[in-house]
Amino acid sequence: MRVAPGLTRPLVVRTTRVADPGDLLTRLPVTAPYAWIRHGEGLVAWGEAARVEVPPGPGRFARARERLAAVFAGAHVDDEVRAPGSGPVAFGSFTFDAGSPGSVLVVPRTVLARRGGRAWLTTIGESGLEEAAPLRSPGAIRYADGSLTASQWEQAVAQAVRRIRSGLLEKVVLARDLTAVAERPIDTRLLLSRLAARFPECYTFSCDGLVGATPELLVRRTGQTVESLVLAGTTPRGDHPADDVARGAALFASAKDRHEHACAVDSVRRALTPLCAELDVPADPELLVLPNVQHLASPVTGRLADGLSVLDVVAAMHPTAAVGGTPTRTALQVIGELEGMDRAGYAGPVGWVDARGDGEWGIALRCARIEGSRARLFAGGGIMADSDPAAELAETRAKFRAMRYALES
Ligand SMILES: C=C(O[C@H]1C=CC=C(C(=O)O)[C@@H]1O)C(=O)O
Repeated sequence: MRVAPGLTRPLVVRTTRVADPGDLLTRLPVTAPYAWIRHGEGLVAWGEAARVEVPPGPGRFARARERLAAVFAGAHVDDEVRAPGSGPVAFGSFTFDAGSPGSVLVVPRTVLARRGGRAWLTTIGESGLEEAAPLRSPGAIRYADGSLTASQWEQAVAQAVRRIRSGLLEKVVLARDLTAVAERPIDTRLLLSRLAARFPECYTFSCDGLVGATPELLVRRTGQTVESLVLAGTTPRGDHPADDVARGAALFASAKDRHEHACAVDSVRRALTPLCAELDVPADPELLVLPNVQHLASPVTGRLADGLSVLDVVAAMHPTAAVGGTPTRTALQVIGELEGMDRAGYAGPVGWVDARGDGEWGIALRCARIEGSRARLFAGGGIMADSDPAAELAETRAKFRAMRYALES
Protein backbone atom coordinates (compact mmCIF):
# COMPACT_ATOMS: atom_id res chain seq x y z
CA MET A 1 0.00 0.00 0.00
CA ARG A 2 1.27 3.51 -0.81
CA VAL A 3 -0.20 6.72 0.50
CA ALA A 4 0.56 9.67 -1.76
CA PRO A 5 3.21 12.17 -0.67
CA GLY A 6 1.70 15.28 0.87
CA LEU A 7 -1.13 13.34 2.52
CA THR A 8 -1.21 12.31 6.13
CA ARG A 9 -2.82 9.21 7.63
CA PRO A 10 -5.60 8.84 8.50
CA LEU A 11 -7.04 10.25 5.29
CA VAL A 12 -9.30 13.28 5.57
CA VAL A 13 -12.23 12.72 3.21
CA ARG A 14 -15.00 15.18 2.47
CA THR A 15 -18.09 14.56 0.29
CA THR A 16 -20.34 17.52 -0.51
CA ARG A 17 -23.39 17.94 -2.74
CA VAL A 18 -22.67 19.99 -5.87
CA ALA A 19 -24.82 21.53 -8.61
CA ASP A 20 -25.25 19.33 -11.70
CA PRO A 21 -21.74 19.31 -13.22
CA GLY A 22 -22.97 18.48 -16.77
CA ASP A 23 -21.02 15.89 -18.74
CA LEU A 24 -18.79 14.28 -16.10
CA LEU A 25 -16.18 13.21 -18.63
CA THR A 26 -15.45 16.81 -19.63
CA ARG A 27 -14.15 17.45 -16.09
CA LEU A 28 -11.30 14.94 -16.35
CA PRO A 29 -7.66 16.06 -16.52
CA VAL A 30 -5.33 14.56 -19.15
CA THR A 31 -3.23 12.59 -16.70
CA ALA A 32 -4.47 9.27 -15.30
CA PRO A 33 -8.23 9.80 -15.52
CA TYR A 34 -10.54 7.28 -13.82
CA ALA A 35 -14.09 6.72 -15.04
CA TRP A 36 -17.14 4.51 -14.68
CA ILE A 37 -20.06 5.97 -16.64
CA ARG A 38 -23.34 4.63 -18.06
CA HIS A 39 -26.11 6.79 -19.49
CA GLY A 40 -24.24 9.87 -18.21
CA GLU A 41 -24.30 8.68 -14.59
CA GLY A 42 -21.48 7.29 -12.50
CA LEU A 43 -18.10 8.44 -11.24
CA VAL A 44 -15.08 10.19 -12.70
CA ALA A 45 -11.94 10.68 -10.66
CA TRP A 46 -8.33 11.79 -10.72
CA GLY A 47 -5.25 12.17 -8.55
CA GLU A 48 -3.93 9.48 -6.26
CA ALA A 49 -4.42 9.52 -2.49
CA ALA A 50 -3.39 5.88 -2.11
CA ARG A 51 -2.48 2.91 -4.29
CA VAL A 52 -2.73 -0.80 -3.44
CA GLU A 53 -0.63 -2.94 -5.80
CA VAL A 54 -2.27 -6.35 -5.52
CA PRO A 55 0.27 -9.20 -5.64
CA PRO A 56 -0.61 -12.06 -8.00
CA GLY A 57 -1.73 -15.40 -6.65
CA PRO A 58 -4.72 -17.11 -5.13
CA GLY A 59 -6.58 -15.05 -2.55
CA ARG A 60 -5.68 -11.79 -4.32
CA PHE A 61 -9.19 -10.31 -4.00
CA ALA A 62 -9.25 -10.96 -0.24
CA ARG A 63 -5.78 -9.43 0.10
CA ALA A 64 -6.89 -6.42 -1.93
CA ARG A 65 -9.92 -6.00 0.28
CA GLU A 66 -7.83 -6.20 3.47
CA ARG A 67 -5.25 -3.72 2.22
CA LEU A 68 -7.92 -1.31 1.09
CA ALA A 69 -9.64 -1.62 4.47
CA ALA A 70 -6.30 -0.61 6.05
CA VAL A 71 -6.19 2.48 3.80
CA PHE A 72 -9.76 3.41 4.70
CA ALA A 73 -9.31 2.54 8.40
CA GLY A 74 -9.67 5.49 10.68
CA ALA A 75 -10.27 7.90 7.78
CA HIS A 76 -11.94 11.10 8.92
CA VAL A 77 -15.00 11.07 6.67
CA ASP A 78 -17.40 13.97 6.40
CA ASP A 79 -20.04 12.67 3.96
CA GLU A 80 -23.25 14.66 3.46
CA VAL A 81 -24.50 12.34 0.69
CA ARG A 82 -24.22 8.82 2.16
CA ALA A 83 -24.98 6.98 -1.06
CA PRO A 84 -23.16 4.17 -2.90
CA GLY A 85 -20.04 5.85 -4.30
CA SER A 86 -19.91 8.70 -1.77
CA GLY A 87 -17.16 8.96 0.85
CA PRO A 88 -13.82 7.33 0.02
CA VAL A 89 -13.82 5.18 -3.11
CA ALA A 90 -11.25 3.00 -4.87
CA PHE A 91 -11.14 2.30 -8.59
CA GLY A 92 -9.68 -1.06 -9.50
CA SER A 93 -8.58 -3.33 -12.28
CA PHE A 94 -7.65 -6.99 -11.76
CA THR A 95 -5.79 -9.07 -14.30
CA PHE A 96 -7.72 -11.93 -15.91
CA ASP A 97 -5.11 -14.44 -14.80
CA ALA A 98 -4.62 -14.72 -11.03
CA GLY A 99 -0.92 -15.35 -11.70
CA SER A 100 -0.30 -12.18 -13.74
CA PRO A 101 0.98 -8.99 -12.15
CA GLY A 102 -0.79 -5.66 -12.66
CA SER A 103 -3.88 -5.78 -10.44
CA VAL A 104 -4.40 -2.51 -8.63
CA LEU A 105 -6.77 -0.47 -6.47
CA VAL A 106 -6.38 3.30 -6.51
CA VAL A 107 -8.04 5.74 -4.11
CA PRO A 108 -8.32 8.96 -6.13
CA ARG A 109 -7.91 12.37 -4.51
CA THR A 110 -10.98 13.76 -6.27
CA VAL A 111 -14.19 11.97 -7.30
CA LEU A 112 -17.06 13.69 -9.09
CA ALA A 113 -20.25 11.64 -9.26
CA ARG A 114 -23.86 11.76 -10.35
CA ARG A 115 -26.62 9.27 -9.61
CA GLY A 116 -30.38 9.58 -9.72
CA GLY A 117 -30.38 13.36 -10.13
CA ARG A 118 -27.90 13.98 -7.28
CA ALA A 119 -24.31 15.10 -7.87
CA TRP A 120 -21.46 15.14 -5.40
CA LEU A 121 -17.76 15.84 -5.06
CA THR A 122 -15.41 13.88 -2.82
CA THR A 123 -11.98 15.25 -2.03
CA ILE A 124 -9.08 13.87 -0.04
CA GLY A 125 -6.59 16.43 1.23
CA GLU A 126 -6.06 19.51 -0.92
CA SER A 127 -7.78 18.73 -4.23
CA GLY A 128 -10.80 19.79 -6.24
CA LEU A 129 -12.16 20.79 -9.62
CA GLU A 130 -9.81 22.30 -12.16
CA GLU A 131 -10.22 23.67 -15.67
CA ALA A 132 -9.78 20.67 -18.00
CA ALA A 133 -7.43 20.96 -20.99
CA PRO A 134 -8.93 20.62 -24.51
CA LEU A 135 -9.18 17.09 -25.96
CA ARG A 136 -6.29 16.09 -28.24
CA SER A 137 -6.66 13.97 -31.37
CA PRO A 138 -4.21 11.06 -31.72
CA GLY A 139 -3.96 11.58 -35.50
CA ALA A 140 -3.70 8.65 -37.93
CA ILE A 141 -3.69 5.13 -36.47
CA ARG A 142 -1.70 2.16 -37.83
CA TYR A 143 -2.71 -1.36 -36.79
CA ALA A 144 -0.59 -4.48 -36.59
CA ASP A 145 -1.15 -8.07 -35.53
CA GLY A 146 -0.88 -8.79 -31.85
CA SER A 147 0.46 -12.06 -30.48
CA LEU A 148 -1.12 -14.17 -33.25
CA THR A 149 -2.00 -13.35 -36.85
CA ALA A 150 -5.65 -13.74 -37.85
CA SER A 151 -4.97 -17.09 -39.47
CA GLN A 152 -2.92 -18.37 -36.50
CA TRP A 153 -5.83 -17.41 -34.28
CA GLU A 154 -8.26 -19.30 -36.53
CA GLN A 155 -6.00 -22.34 -36.13
CA ALA A 156 -6.12 -21.90 -32.36
CA VAL A 157 -9.93 -21.84 -32.57
CA ALA A 158 -9.88 -25.04 -34.68
CA GLN A 159 -7.67 -26.71 -32.05
CA ALA A 160 -10.04 -25.60 -29.29
CA VAL A 161 -12.96 -27.10 -31.25
CA ARG A 162 -11.08 -30.41 -31.52
CA ARG A 163 -10.47 -30.44 -27.77
CA ILE A 164 -14.12 -29.73 -27.07
CA ARG A 165 -15.20 -32.48 -29.48
CA SER A 166 -12.78 -34.89 -27.78
CA GLY A 167 -14.75 -34.33 -24.55
CA LEU A 168 -12.00 -32.44 -22.69
CA LEU A 169 -14.27 -29.45 -22.06
CA GLU A 170 -17.59 -27.92 -23.04
CA LYS A 171 -16.70 -24.29 -23.77
CA VAL A 172 -13.62 -22.09 -23.92
CA VAL A 173 -13.36 -18.35 -24.61
CA LEU A 174 -10.41 -17.52 -26.86
CA ALA A 175 -9.23 -13.94 -27.32
CA ARG A 176 -6.72 -12.14 -29.51
CA ASP A 177 -5.06 -8.75 -29.49
CA LEU A 178 -4.23 -6.04 -32.03
CA THR A 179 -1.70 -3.28 -31.62
CA ALA A 180 -2.41 0.28 -32.69
CA VAL A 181 0.15 3.04 -33.06
CA ALA A 182 -1.05 6.64 -33.25
CA GLU A 183 0.78 9.66 -34.65
CA ARG A 184 0.51 11.44 -31.31
CA PRO A 185 -0.04 10.45 -27.66
CA ILE A 186 -3.52 9.03 -27.13
CA ASP A 187 -5.76 11.23 -24.98
CA THR A 188 -7.77 8.77 -22.86
CA ARG A 189 -10.46 11.40 -22.28
CA LEU A 190 -11.18 11.55 -26.01
CA LEU A 191 -11.64 7.77 -26.13
CA LEU A 192 -13.93 7.93 -23.11
CA SER A 193 -16.17 10.64 -24.53
CA ARG A 194 -16.47 8.85 -27.89
CA LEU A 195 -17.23 5.52 -26.23
CA ALA A 196 -19.78 7.01 -23.82
CA ALA A 197 -21.57 8.83 -26.65
CA ARG A 198 -21.71 5.81 -28.95
CA PHE A 199 -22.26 3.07 -26.36
CA PRO A 200 -24.50 4.69 -23.71
CA GLU A 201 -25.85 1.24 -22.73
CA CYS A 202 -22.32 0.09 -21.83
CA TYR A 203 -20.11 0.96 -18.86
CA THR A 204 -17.43 3.31 -20.15
CA PHE A 205 -14.42 2.80 -17.92
CA SER A 206 -10.87 3.95 -17.38
CA CYS A 207 -8.54 2.59 -14.73
CA ASP A 208 -4.77 2.69 -14.70
CA GLY A 209 -4.39 2.73 -18.51
CA LEU A 210 -7.18 0.23 -19.28
CA VAL A 211 -9.94 1.96 -21.24
CA GLY A 212 -13.12 0.61 -22.79
CA ALA A 213 -16.92 0.36 -22.89
CA THR A 214 -18.09 -2.98 -21.58
CA PRO A 215 -21.67 -4.19 -21.89
CA GLU A 216 -21.12 -6.87 -19.23
CA LEU A 217 -21.84 -6.04 -15.58
CA LEU A 218 -20.07 -8.63 -13.45
CA VAL A 219 -21.72 -7.41 -10.26
CA ARG A 220 -23.26 -4.34 -8.71
CA ARG A 221 -23.71 -4.44 -4.94
CA THR A 222 -26.05 -1.92 -3.34
CA GLY A 223 -26.46 -2.89 0.30
CA GLN A 224 -27.75 -6.46 0.31
CA THR A 225 -28.77 -6.39 -3.35
CA VAL A 226 -26.55 -7.80 -6.10
CA GLU A 227 -27.16 -7.52 -9.83
CA SER A 228 -25.30 -9.01 -12.77
CA LEU A 229 -25.82 -8.95 -16.52
CA VAL A 230 -24.55 -12.18 -18.04
CA LEU A 231 -23.64 -12.00 -21.73
CA ALA A 232 -22.58 -14.78 -24.08
CA GLY A 233 -23.71 -15.56 -27.63
CA THR A 234 -23.07 -12.85 -30.20
CA THR A 235 -23.89 -11.85 -33.75
CA PRO A 236 -22.60 -8.78 -35.61
CA ARG A 237 -25.23 -6.13 -36.49
CA GLY A 238 -26.89 -6.52 -39.89
CA ASP A 239 -26.27 -4.29 -42.92
CA HIS A 240 -29.92 -3.13 -43.05
CA PRO A 241 -32.91 -3.35 -40.68
CA ALA A 242 -34.35 -6.62 -42.05
CA ASP A 243 -30.93 -8.29 -41.95
CA ASP A 244 -30.42 -7.01 -38.41
CA VAL A 245 -33.73 -8.44 -37.19
CA ALA A 246 -33.03 -11.75 -38.95
CA ARG A 247 -29.61 -11.98 -37.30
CA GLY A 248 -31.11 -11.31 -33.86
CA ALA A 249 -33.76 -13.99 -34.45
CA ALA A 250 -31.13 -16.47 -35.67
CA LEU A 251 -29.01 -15.77 -32.57
CA PHE A 252 -32.00 -16.44 -30.37
CA ALA A 253 -32.76 -19.68 -32.18
CA SER A 254 -29.16 -20.91 -32.40
CA ALA A 255 -28.59 -24.04 -30.29
CA LYS A 256 -24.85 -23.29 -30.23
CA ASP A 257 -25.34 -19.74 -28.90
CA ARG A 258 -28.01 -20.77 -26.41
CA HIS A 259 -25.68 -23.46 -25.05
CA GLU A 260 -22.77 -21.00 -24.94
CA HIS A 261 -24.99 -18.58 -23.04
CA ALA A 262 -26.25 -21.27 -20.65
CA CYS A 263 -22.64 -22.11 -19.67
CA ALA A 264 -22.07 -18.47 -18.68
CA VAL A 265 -25.35 -18.22 -16.76
CA ASP A 266 -24.62 -21.49 -14.93
CA SER A 267 -21.21 -20.23 -13.85
CA VAL A 268 -22.80 -17.10 -12.37
CA ARG A 269 -25.55 -19.11 -10.69
CA ARG A 270 -22.98 -21.47 -9.15
CA ALA A 271 -20.86 -18.56 -7.89
CA LEU A 272 -23.74 -16.58 -6.41
CA THR A 273 -25.85 -19.37 -4.91
CA PRO A 274 -23.66 -19.87 -1.79
CA LEU A 275 -23.54 -16.09 -1.20
CA CYS A 276 -27.21 -15.27 -1.67
CA ALA A 277 -30.36 -15.78 0.41
CA GLU A 278 -32.41 -15.21 -2.77
CA LEU A 279 -31.33 -15.46 -6.39
CA ASP A 280 -33.38 -14.78 -9.49
CA VAL A 281 -32.00 -16.20 -12.72
CA PRO A 282 -34.26 -15.82 -15.76
CA ALA A 283 -35.13 -19.03 -17.62
CA ASP A 284 -34.52 -17.47 -21.04
CA PRO A 285 -32.16 -14.73 -22.21
CA GLU A 286 -33.04 -11.37 -23.75
CA LEU A 287 -31.44 -9.71 -26.74
CA LEU A 288 -29.05 -6.80 -26.05
CA VAL A 289 -28.55 -4.73 -29.21
CA LEU A 290 -25.42 -2.57 -29.33
CA PRO A 291 -24.17 -0.44 -32.26
CA ASN A 292 -21.66 -3.12 -33.34
CA VAL A 293 -23.06 -6.45 -32.08
CA GLN A 294 -26.12 -8.18 -30.61
CA HIS A 295 -25.79 -10.40 -27.53
CA LEU A 296 -27.85 -12.90 -25.62
CA ALA A 297 -28.22 -11.35 -22.17
CA SER A 298 -29.52 -12.59 -18.79
CA PRO A 299 -30.08 -10.09 -15.97
CA VAL A 300 -29.52 -11.86 -12.63
CA THR A 301 -30.49 -10.37 -9.25
CA GLY A 302 -29.97 -11.60 -5.71
CA ARG A 303 -29.97 -10.69 -2.06
CA LEU A 304 -26.72 -11.28 -0.19
CA ALA A 305 -26.93 -13.51 2.87
CA ASP A 306 -24.65 -11.29 4.95
CA GLY A 307 -22.58 -8.13 4.64
CA LEU A 308 -20.06 -9.21 2.05
CA SER A 309 -18.15 -6.53 0.16
CA VAL A 310 -18.56 -6.29 -3.59
CA LEU A 311 -14.93 -7.48 -3.76
CA ASP A 312 -15.91 -10.76 -2.07
CA VAL A 313 -18.61 -11.24 -4.69
CA VAL A 314 -16.14 -10.43 -7.50
CA ALA A 315 -13.76 -13.01 -6.00
CA ALA A 316 -16.46 -15.68 -6.08
CA MET A 317 -17.54 -14.88 -9.64
CA HIS A 318 -14.32 -14.35 -11.58
CA PRO A 319 -13.74 -15.81 -14.13
CA THR A 320 -17.28 -16.51 -15.33
CA ALA A 321 -17.73 -18.72 -18.37
CA ALA A 322 -18.37 -15.55 -20.43
CA VAL A 323 -14.59 -15.07 -20.45
CA GLY A 324 -13.17 -18.41 -19.19
CA GLY A 325 -15.14 -21.50 -20.08
CA THR A 326 -16.62 -24.72 -18.75
CA PRO A 327 -15.22 -26.36 -16.72
CA THR A 328 -13.28 -23.32 -15.55
CA ARG A 329 -9.98 -24.93 -14.66
CA THR A 330 -9.65 -26.86 -17.93
CA ALA A 331 -10.70 -23.81 -19.91
CA LEU A 332 -8.00 -21.71 -18.23
CA GLN A 333 -5.38 -24.32 -19.17
CA VAL A 334 -6.56 -24.34 -22.78
CA ILE A 335 -6.55 -20.52 -22.90
CA GLY A 336 -2.97 -20.52 -21.57
CA GLU A 337 -1.88 -23.03 -24.20
CA LEU A 338 -3.69 -21.67 -27.26
CA GLU A 339 -3.92 -17.88 -26.98
CA GLY A 340 -0.19 -17.25 -26.81
CA MET A 341 -0.60 -13.99 -24.88
CA ASP A 342 -1.10 -12.55 -21.42
CA ARG A 343 -4.58 -11.01 -21.27
CA ALA A 344 -3.41 -8.54 -18.58
CA GLY A 345 -6.51 -6.58 -17.48
CA TYR A 346 -8.64 -7.64 -20.47
CA ALA A 347 -11.53 -9.90 -19.34
CA GLY A 348 -10.63 -9.17 -15.72
CA PRO A 349 -12.84 -7.30 -13.25
CA VAL A 350 -12.79 -3.50 -13.51
CA GLY A 351 -14.82 -1.04 -11.44
CA TRP A 352 -15.05 0.71 -8.10
CA VAL A 353 -15.73 -0.05 -4.44
CA ASP A 354 -16.56 2.30 -1.56
CA ALA A 355 -15.86 2.01 2.15
CA ARG A 356 -19.30 0.39 2.77
CA GLY A 357 -18.45 -2.43 0.34
CA ASP A 358 -20.89 -1.18 -2.30
CA GLY A 359 -19.61 -0.93 -5.84
CA GLU A 360 -19.94 -1.78 -9.50
CA TRP A 361 -17.60 -4.10 -11.36
CA GLY A 362 -17.70 -4.96 -15.03
CA ILE A 363 -15.83 -7.52 -17.05
CA ALA A 364 -13.19 -5.52 -18.95
CA LEU A 365 -14.29 -6.16 -22.55
CA ARG A 366 -14.25 -3.96 -25.70
CA CYS A 367 -11.18 -2.31 -24.26
CA ALA A 368 -7.55 -1.44 -24.84
CA ARG A 369 -4.47 -0.83 -22.75
CA ILE A 370 -3.13 2.64 -23.57
CA GLU A 371 0.55 3.56 -23.24
CA GLY A 372 1.59 6.88 -24.76
CA SER A 373 0.83 6.69 -28.47
CA ARG A 374 0.30 2.91 -28.44
CA ALA A 375 -2.81 0.88 -27.71
CA ARG A 376 -3.27 -2.87 -27.33
CA LEU A 377 -6.84 -3.87 -28.23
CA PHE A 378 -8.47 -7.14 -27.13
CA ALA A 379 -11.47 -9.16 -28.26
CA GLY A 380 -12.55 -12.76 -27.87
CA GLY A 381 -15.43 -15.15 -28.26
CA GLY A 382 -16.89 -18.29 -26.77
CA ILE A 383 -15.82 -21.43 -28.63
CA MET A 384 -18.19 -24.40 -28.68
CA ALA A 385 -18.11 -27.84 -30.34
CA ASP A 386 -19.66 -26.49 -33.53
CA SER A 387 -17.83 -23.14 -33.73
CA ASP A 388 -16.61 -22.03 -37.14
CA PRO A 389 -13.14 -20.35 -36.92
CA ALA A 390 -13.96 -17.83 -39.68
CA ALA A 391 -17.21 -16.80 -37.98
CA GLU A 392 -15.38 -16.45 -34.64
CA LEU A 393 -12.76 -14.26 -36.31
CA ALA A 394 -15.55 -12.09 -37.79
CA GLU A 395 -17.07 -11.82 -34.31
CA THR A 396 -13.80 -10.53 -32.84
CA ARG A 397 -13.58 -8.00 -35.68
CA ALA A 398 -17.07 -6.74 -34.83
CA LYS A 399 -16.08 -6.48 -31.16
CA PHE A 400 -12.83 -4.62 -32.03
CA ARG A 401 -15.00 -2.01 -33.76
CA ALA A 402 -15.85 -0.35 -30.45
CA MET A 403 -12.24 0.61 -29.64
CA ARG A 404 -11.35 1.24 -33.28
CA TYR A 405 -14.23 3.71 -33.44
CA ALA A 406 -12.95 5.45 -30.30
CA LEU A 407 -9.41 5.69 -31.69
CA GLU A 408 -10.26 6.66 -35.25
CA SER A 409 -13.37 8.78 -35.48
C1 LIG B 1 -15.01 -12.24 -24.66
C2 LIG B 1 -15.75 -11.24 -25.12
O1 LIG B 1 -17.12 -11.23 -25.03
C3 LIG B 1 -17.79 -12.12 -24.15
C4 LIG B 1 -19.01 -11.41 -23.72
C5 LIG B 1 -20.14 -11.40 -24.48
C6 LIG B 1 -20.26 -12.29 -25.56
C7 LIG B 1 -19.30 -13.23 -25.78
C8 LIG B 1 -19.45 -14.20 -26.89
O2 LIG B 1 -20.51 -14.26 -27.51
O3 LIG B 1 -18.49 -14.90 -27.21
C9 LIG B 1 -18.14 -13.40 -24.89
O4 LIG B 1 -18.45 -14.42 -24.00
C10 LIG B 1 -15.17 -10.05 -25.73
O5 LIG B 1 -15.90 -9.10 -26.03
O6 LIG B 1 -13.92 -10.00 -25.89
